[in-house]
Amino acid sequence: MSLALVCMSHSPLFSAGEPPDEIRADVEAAVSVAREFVDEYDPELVVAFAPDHYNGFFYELMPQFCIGLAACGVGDFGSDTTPYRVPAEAAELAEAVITAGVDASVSLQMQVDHGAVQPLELLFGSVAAKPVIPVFVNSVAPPFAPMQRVRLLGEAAGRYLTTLDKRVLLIGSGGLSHDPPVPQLNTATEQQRALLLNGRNPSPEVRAQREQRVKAAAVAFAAGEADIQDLNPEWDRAFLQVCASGVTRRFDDYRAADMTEAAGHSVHEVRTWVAAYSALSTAGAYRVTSSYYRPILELIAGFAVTTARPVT
Ligand SMILES: O=C(O)CCC(=O)/C=C/C=C(\O)C(=O)O
Ligand SMILES: [Fe+2]
Repeated sequence: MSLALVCMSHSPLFSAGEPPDEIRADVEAAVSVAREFVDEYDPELVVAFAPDHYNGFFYELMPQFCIGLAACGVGDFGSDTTPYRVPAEAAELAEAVITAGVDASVSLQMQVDHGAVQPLELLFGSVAAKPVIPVFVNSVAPPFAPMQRVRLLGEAAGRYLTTLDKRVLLIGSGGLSHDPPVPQLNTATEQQRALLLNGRNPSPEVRAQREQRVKAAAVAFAAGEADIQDLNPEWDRAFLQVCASGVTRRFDDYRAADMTEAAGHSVHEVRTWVAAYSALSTAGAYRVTSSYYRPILELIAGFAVTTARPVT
C-alpha cells in the first residue's frame, strides 16, 4: 500500500472566467507541479474529498459526509459531465468508515459540481481517467460538523486505504479563505431559498444566472467594489503551517464560527484538506513536498496547491 496527497483550491473563475494571463499562467504552473507529482506517483485509485455548492446536496436533507458509490458531474461552469469510474472499493470504504463510528451517508446517485470535478480535470484531463471514490464533505451549508469529526472521517478512510495493495492518491478540493457569492440560508431571497432547499437540475437560464453572479462578483472584488469578505492571507498561511506540521490533531482547534468570521463563508472547504491530510497521516509521518499560495482577488480565492507523501 501507499498514500500520497494533493490538496488544492478550486475556482469556477479559473475555468469559466477570464483571469489576467499572468495569474492564469502562475496558477497553471502551480498545478503543473502537482500534475508532475501525480504522474510520477501513478495512482491506481483516487479518493477525492470535495464540497458541493448546492448542485448535488441541498437542505432538503444535508449530510455532513457522503461517500459516492456512483457519481456524475452536473456540468456547472462547463465542468466535465462524464460519469465517474467508481471502483468496488467505494462500498468497502463506506463500510469501514461507518464501522469506525463516523456516520457518513452513501449515495448510489451522487451529483457533483465543479468543486469535485475541477481538480480531476486539471490533474488527469478527465474525471474518468482513473478510478475515483468521491467523498462529499459539507463545506457551505451550516451547521458544520466539528473539525475533529472531519479528522476522524479522514483517519477512518486512511486506515482502510492503507490495507489495500494499491497506490492511492488523496485529493482535497477547495479553500482557503474566500467568500464567493454562494447564497446563505439566513440571507436568502425567496428564489434562493427554493434553490437551497432543492435546486436540483436547474434550467439553463437559472444555471447561467447563477454563474453570471459569480463572474460579476469577481470583477467587482478585483476592483475593490464587492460586498463580500476580504481574503485573509494570514489565516491561510497559518492553516498551511498546520497542514505541514503533520500534527493533524491541531485541526480540532478550529471552530466553525471563528473560521467564517476570519476567512469567509467558503473557508469551510478546507474541511476537505483536513480529511485528506488526516487520511495521509495514517500511513505515518508525512512531508509536504510542494506548496504554492497566492491570494487572488480575480479568482475570489486564497489559492493554494500542496502535495505531500509519507516520509520513507
Ligand atoms: O449561485 C450559486 O449557488 C453557486 C455559486 C458557486 O457555485 C460559487 C462557487 C465558488 C467556488 O466554488 C469557490 O470559489 O470555491
Ligand atoms: Fe468552492
